[in-house]
Amino acid sequence: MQEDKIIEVKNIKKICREKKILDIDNFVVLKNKFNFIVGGNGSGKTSLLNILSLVDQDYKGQLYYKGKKIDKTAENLELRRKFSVIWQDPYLYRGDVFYNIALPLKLRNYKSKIIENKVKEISEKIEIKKLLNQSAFTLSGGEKQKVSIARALITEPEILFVDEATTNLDEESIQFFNSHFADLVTDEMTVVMVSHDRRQIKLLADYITLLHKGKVKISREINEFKFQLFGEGIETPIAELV
Ligand SMILES: Nc1ncnc2c1ncn2[C@@H]1O[C@H](COP(=O)(O)OP(=O)(O)OP(=O)(O)O)[C@@H](O)[C@H]1O
Repeated sequence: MQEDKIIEVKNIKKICREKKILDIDNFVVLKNKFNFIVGGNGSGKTSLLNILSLVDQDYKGQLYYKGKKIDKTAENLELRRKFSVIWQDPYLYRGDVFYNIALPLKLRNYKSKIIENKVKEISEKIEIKKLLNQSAFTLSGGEKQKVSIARALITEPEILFVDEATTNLDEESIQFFNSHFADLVTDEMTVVMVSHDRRQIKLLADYITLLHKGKVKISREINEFKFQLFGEGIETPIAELV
């Protein structure tokens, strides 16, 4: 399994205001899999995701991408462009929905015709085509999250990071996400997802890492987890922490 890892972290320590919020000896992200990071509130999930996605480069320890050590002092723009992040609270820019979805391709200097076709294609898949000319600031929470998902996917990222994307959504939007998300992700993509939603984990997860107080408690494939997570033994410590 180890040769399938796309990201590996070693001896990561993250300290904020004298409080150690991450202390991880080893953690891997498996290539072309749905990697879930689970754990209770404050266990360090978002902090770890920020490090993996290069949003946070201020930590002790080493991060490897395809076996190559990442230089924390560098901008790493080329690598960042292979990554996309979907946040819990979607951040949209002033302008219409088309502009918001197209932006990453404009920054990569794609030709307008290609941008137009790609925006059309992704907005059809995510069912937001009728919103393309609407101002992003007038959208509902669910619509905003759909736009941010479209914007994250339009670049066909090598790794897609998702931080509790459905936490603030209503039941209908959560169901849309859960039933469509796997189809939106291509076989070439690797997904790293922070989630509290057991349905999502059951539906999507290939590999799960459980964090507890900033440390990795367990890392396993979903099949080895299933009984504790979803079976009768729901009172087990693992189930309590998800
Ligand atoms: N900049 C910071 N300064 C001080 N403490 C911080 C900072 N960022 C995070 N923390 C603390 O680090 C711990 C881990 O936070 P993090 O957001 O990574 O947890 P989480 O598992 O994502 O939590 P949740 O499920 O509630 O979103 C928390 O106790 C949090 O208060």
